[in-house]
Amino acid sequence: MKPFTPEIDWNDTVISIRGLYKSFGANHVLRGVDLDLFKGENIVVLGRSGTGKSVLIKIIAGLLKPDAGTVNVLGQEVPDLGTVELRELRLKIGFCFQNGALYDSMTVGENLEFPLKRNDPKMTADQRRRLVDIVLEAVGLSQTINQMPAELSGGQRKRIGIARTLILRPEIMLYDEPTAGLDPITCTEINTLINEVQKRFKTSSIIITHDLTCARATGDKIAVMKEGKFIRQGDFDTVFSEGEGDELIREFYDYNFIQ
Ligand SMILES: Nc1ncnc2c1ncn2[C@@H]1O[C@H](COP(=O)(O)OP(=O)(O)OP(=O)(O)O)[C@@H](O)[C@H]1O
Repeated sequence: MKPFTPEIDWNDTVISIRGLYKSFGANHVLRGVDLDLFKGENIVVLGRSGTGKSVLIKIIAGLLKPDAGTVNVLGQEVPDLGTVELRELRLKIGFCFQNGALYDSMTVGENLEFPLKRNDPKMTADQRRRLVDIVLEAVGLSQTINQMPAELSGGQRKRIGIARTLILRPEIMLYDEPTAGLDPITCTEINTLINEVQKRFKTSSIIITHDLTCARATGDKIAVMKEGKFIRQGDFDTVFSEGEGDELIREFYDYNFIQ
């Protein structure tokens, strides 16, 4: 299990969700979600395909409106925000997509500079280069600055994807299946990197995964979603301890290892 993370501020919630409901017609996807993400904390969200994890993330980012409930992110009630406020809020949220979302026609360095050019056109080339150097060093890939994404391994692409998200210094990181499709050693490296990012950049994170090894290594808290709500939240051992494992948790555990 992940060791206790002293950096977590248990008095400061960066995301606080209460009584969240979302349906699409007769498809009742979220049915009473409650969640607190504390400053500096990593929460892992586990759940079968189609349980509503992506819908939850989209509501947090203001891309979907909930039917009922409150969604407070960094002190703001997301469903009430206008377009400009939402844009500002999204700059504080870093999305790490499964494929790294790199542009194949740009070098690693250009990929990393891209969000800086878009968000701060006044930044000088020197300033951009300094920030590129910092995030590349943070993910351990300084030597790849002039390489093309096609020349990178899957694990390296993930790292560069994380670096590209970090370069805007988000307060919240959202990782979508960070270890999907990677070999076990590379998975371990990515898990370590997620924890390093948490400490070094003082980020709070939501990590969506089906990978229980990733969940155990990176999650200060595990939240298991089933049928539109969290059926259990706690540290890994508490959630999966045999004695306390109820039928729903065992089902999920089996699902993970049988898939
Ligand atoms: N914009 C939408 N319109 C209609 N239905 C939607 C929409 N977005 C999601 N859904 C439905 O909501 C349900 C939950 O989808 P979601 O993508 O959140 O699942 P998930 O838990 O992220 O799954 P996976 O692990 O496969 O990514 C699915 O039944 C999906 O079809």
